[in-house]
Amino acid sequence: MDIHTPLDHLDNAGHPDRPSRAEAEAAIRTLIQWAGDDPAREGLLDTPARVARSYEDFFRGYAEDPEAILTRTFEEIEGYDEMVILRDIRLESHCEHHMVPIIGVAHVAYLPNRRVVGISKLARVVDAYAKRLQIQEKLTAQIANTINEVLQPRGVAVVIEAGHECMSTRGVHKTGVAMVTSRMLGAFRDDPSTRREFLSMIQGRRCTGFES
Ligand SMILES: Nc1nc2c(ncn2[C@@H]2O[C@H](COP(=O)(O)OP(=O)(O)OP(=O)(O)O)[C@@H](O)[C@H]2O)c(=O)[nH]1
Ligand SMILES: [Zn+2]
Repeated sequence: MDIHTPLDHLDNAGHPDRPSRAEAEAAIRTLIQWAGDDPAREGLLDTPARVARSYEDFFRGYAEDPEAILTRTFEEIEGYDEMVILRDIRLESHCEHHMVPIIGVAHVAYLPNRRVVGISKLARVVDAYAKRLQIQEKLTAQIANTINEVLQPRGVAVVIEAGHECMSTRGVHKTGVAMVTSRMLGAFRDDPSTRREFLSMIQGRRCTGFES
């Protein structure tokens, strides 16, 4: 059965080095065998195909253009020029060191400069970068930099609070640890009262995005 998924259109075309789906599934069979199980046993027969489909979900950000997401903007309504904050955006990513989940929340704010953007687009930009292999610092900076470059607002702030499963389910095995990263640009960086206002709006909130 031919199942079409978001990355199918990229299969080799445009990314000539991208392995085929059959090669990806063969690699997963190798990993199952390496882990100590038998990829030919009934319960595992469909697993390589399922894992490949899961990867297309986990890593769909490679097929997205974060800048294009922000190109549709609206004229500022009635001169609204105050801070816009999108708080507690659920964040699902994978760490580039161990390829296991990073789960948390992102808070994104900007100070409009004549034009505003549909709020879902900010969450889409978070996903476009999160659905890749990441480290949290780079993810935080990429989101802020893209909003800054495309919207050219008076300021951008991005804070991410997340748990890294590479720290909880393997390695050092510490649970309940949140990594907090931030990137402040424009007025959020230069004006202490703007930064304070933003931080007070996101402060004291329970970080609900992760359990690890
Ligand atoms: N700065 C940063 N480090 C991360 C992030 N995600 C995972 N790490 C860390 O990346 C490091 C990789 O360290 P290595 O020593 O190369 O790998 P490792 O032997 O698996 O390390 P342990 O996790 O300590 O077992 C670990 O300390 C992870 O905790 C991230 O988003 N940012
Ligand atoms: Zn990791």
